[in-house]
Order: sequence, then C-alpha cells, then structure tokens
Amino acid sequence: MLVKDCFVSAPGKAILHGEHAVVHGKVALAVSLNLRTYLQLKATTTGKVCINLPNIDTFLCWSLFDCCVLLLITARREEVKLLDSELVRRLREFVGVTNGNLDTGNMATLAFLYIYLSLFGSGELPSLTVSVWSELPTGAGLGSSAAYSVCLAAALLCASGAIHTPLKELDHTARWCQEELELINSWAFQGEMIIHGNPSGVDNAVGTWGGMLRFLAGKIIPLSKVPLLRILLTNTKVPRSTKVLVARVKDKINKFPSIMTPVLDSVDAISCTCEKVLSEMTCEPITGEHYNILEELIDINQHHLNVMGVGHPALDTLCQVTLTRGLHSKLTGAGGGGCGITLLRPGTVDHTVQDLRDCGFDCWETSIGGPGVQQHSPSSIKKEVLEILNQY
Ligand SMILES: Nc1ncnc2c1ncn2[C@@H]1O[C@H](COP(=O)(O)OP(=O)(O)OP(=O)(O)O)[C@@H](O)[C@H]1O
Ligand SMILES: C[C@@](O)(CCO)CC(=O)[O-]
Ligand SMILES: [Mg+2]
Repeated sequence: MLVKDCFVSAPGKAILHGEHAVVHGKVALAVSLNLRTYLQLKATTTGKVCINLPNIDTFLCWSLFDCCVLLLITARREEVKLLDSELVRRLREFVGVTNGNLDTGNMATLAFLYIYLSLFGSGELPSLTVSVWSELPTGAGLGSSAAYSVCLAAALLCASGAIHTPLKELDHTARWCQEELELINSWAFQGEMIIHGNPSGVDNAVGTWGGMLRFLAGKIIPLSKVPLLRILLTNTKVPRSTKVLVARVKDKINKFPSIMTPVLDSVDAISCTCEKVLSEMTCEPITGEHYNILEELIDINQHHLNVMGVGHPALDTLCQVTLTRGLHSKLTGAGGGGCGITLLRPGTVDHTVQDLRDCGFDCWETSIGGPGVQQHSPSSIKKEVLEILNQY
C-alpha cells in the first residue's frame, strides 16, 4: 500500500488560567502560540515503518512483518473515546517498556505506534517514515505532547484516507473542515492519553483549532473577540512530566476533598472572570484597571497552583524577579518547573528579559492566537525546519 507524502504542523499552547482544574471539570482559557511542531510523512518501499524524532533523540524502525503480529489482535477502531488497553499492553511489550515508568522516547513511540496501528489495523500496513521537528521545548508546559499528537493524527488520518488532503496545487497551507478537525482532535486525544495518562483534552483542542479557546468538560468554545495581549514566556528549564503532576494533583484532591474542591472552584471563577475582562477589553477602551484585574487574577491563580502542589522554587524566582519590575507571572501548563507566562502591559520597556536570562532561564515574547493544525506545501515551511526534516 503506497500512501501520499505530506507535511503538517500544529501549534503549541499557553494556558492563561485553569490548568489542572480543567482535568476535574473546571473552565480553562488557552491560546495557541507562534511556536509549532512540524511533521513530514514520506511513503517508502522499504517494508518498514520508521520514526525520526530529533528533539528527543529517538530514531526507530520496525519491519511491517513484526508490526503485523500486533495486528492479529487489533481490529480497526472507529470508536476513539477510550484507549484500547489490550493494544497498549501489547505495544508496551513490543517497545520493551516493562515498568510503568515511561521515558520521553517510549511515550512518543507508543503514541505513534498506537495511532498508526489503530488507523491501518484492518488493512495492509503502509511502509512509511515519519519525521518530526518542533520549535517548542519538550516537556515544558507549552503543549509539546499535544502538538506532536495532533500532527501524528492529521498526517496518519490523511495517509489512511480517513480525511482528505486539503492542500490544492499552488496553495501554501490549507486546513480541514470542521468534521475532519474533530476526527483529528479525537485521535490526538488518544495520543495525549498515552503520554499524559488522564488529559482534559484542552491542549489537543488548541493544537487542532488554534486561536483562543474556552474549554469545559470536553466542550470547546472558540473566543473570537480577544484583545491583543503581550505575553512573555519563560522556560525555567526545570524538567518535569505532565503525567506525574496530573496524578499528584489527583492524589491531593482524593486525600483532602473538602480542602481542594474550593480551590478548584476558585480557579474556575478566575477563568470566568478573566474571560469577562478580556471580552470587555474588546468592546470598551482598554484601561489600567483592566490590566490591574488581569494581574490580580494571575497572582491568585499562581497561589492556588502552589496549593495544588505543582509549584517549584524556579517558578517562585520567576514570579519574584518579574514582580520587582512590576510584572505578574504564573506557571503555565502542568507546572513543577517548565514554563511560566508574564503579562506585559502595552509599551512596557522590558529589562525583565535580561533579569530572567541572568537567572539561567530562556525567555521570549510570543505572539498568540496562531492557526491550528495545517497541511503545508514544502515551500511554505521555514528553511531551517525543512533542512532538519529533509535529513531523514
Ligand atoms: N518534538 C517531539 N518529538 C517527539 N516527542 C515529543 C515531542 N514533543 C513532545 N513529545 C512527547 O511529549 C512528551 C512531553 O509531554 P508532556 O505532556 O510531559 O509535556 P508538554 O506537553 O510539553 O507540557 P504540558 O502538557 O504541560 O503542556 C515527551 O516526553 C515526548 O514523549
Ligand atoms: C495540567 C493540564 O491541565 C494542562 C497541561 O497543559 C493537563 C490537562 O489539561 O490535560
Ligand atoms: Mg503535554
């Protein structure tokens, strides 16, 4: 079976408010970033399926014959709400994961093989190579796992013929229709389940649709009218795993339900208040008071996240350093290290970036609200990204 080659990309995300609480049915507000993950799928005639994941130093190939053994127990799955636990168990054995402690490469490999085998399960397995390169830091709170899963889902669904390849001749980029985006999103969620354990689905929703979203219990509402916010992203470079942190918060809620439930409710109210203020900022003149409220919400939420047990001394440093310049920060994503966001007021002359770099952090101002998953013509991909992907 020969499949069509394709290039796709999906954005990372920043959560303004609602990380962790969203896993427990509360509102989250999230935005896409201008940092993306790119995937190239190439049809081959080697009788192998290969992945090249240079960001995480993982380069693997399997013969289609070996993969077929796994297929004996796998039927093509149309139902994608739950993971096929038997397939996951077999894949863990196949990949050589014996304990529950999944490392970076194993999780990415399992997510790929799971989607590949599920989508091609009932037919002939195609010989292909998938190469992925991301501008996002891996495992730092900016949705790298979701951007990876969204790219895998889009490219493999296209290759399987389950969705069409939207790019027409002379197009640079193209997107899918709503129904196809929903299918991409649901398969990306499967990838997230493998990588995260218990994802809310907010990260893959942003990777799929882009823009700013309100997310509540699987329901995705795009926010079309949002003010132009300037956000500084800081990577403390402290490694952490979303899966571990999500499990930690769950344990805490189980241990102290009456203490933790009001915290989650308060985060929910913060997201709703933030949404209201953002909406006001689009229909009335923006004042200092709008920014005062947004900053207070950031501070309160950062305290709540510390209460949930997902803070880190490096994130405390980020908050203190920015506060000495009058700016307010909170962690974003799963916390425990990784990245934080700082709200910049318009016209701020920023010495903060140097202060943060002096702490050993990476720091960059980002533009938010970029497009969701896209198919690309090779000429629309940045030269440096194309050079990396073309090595494989
Ligand atoms: N470019 C990539 N190539 C291959 N695998 C990747 C890539 N980016 C992310 N991953 C997979 O995702 C995992 C990191 O996911 P994790 O959810 O812990 O962090 P994150 O998604 O960056 O942060 P958050 O979920 O808090 O936004 C990696 O261990 C790896 O398995
Ligand atoms: C921590 C979390 O809320 C956000 C990770 O970006 C997990 C999730 O929603 O799946
Ligand atoms: Mg993730």
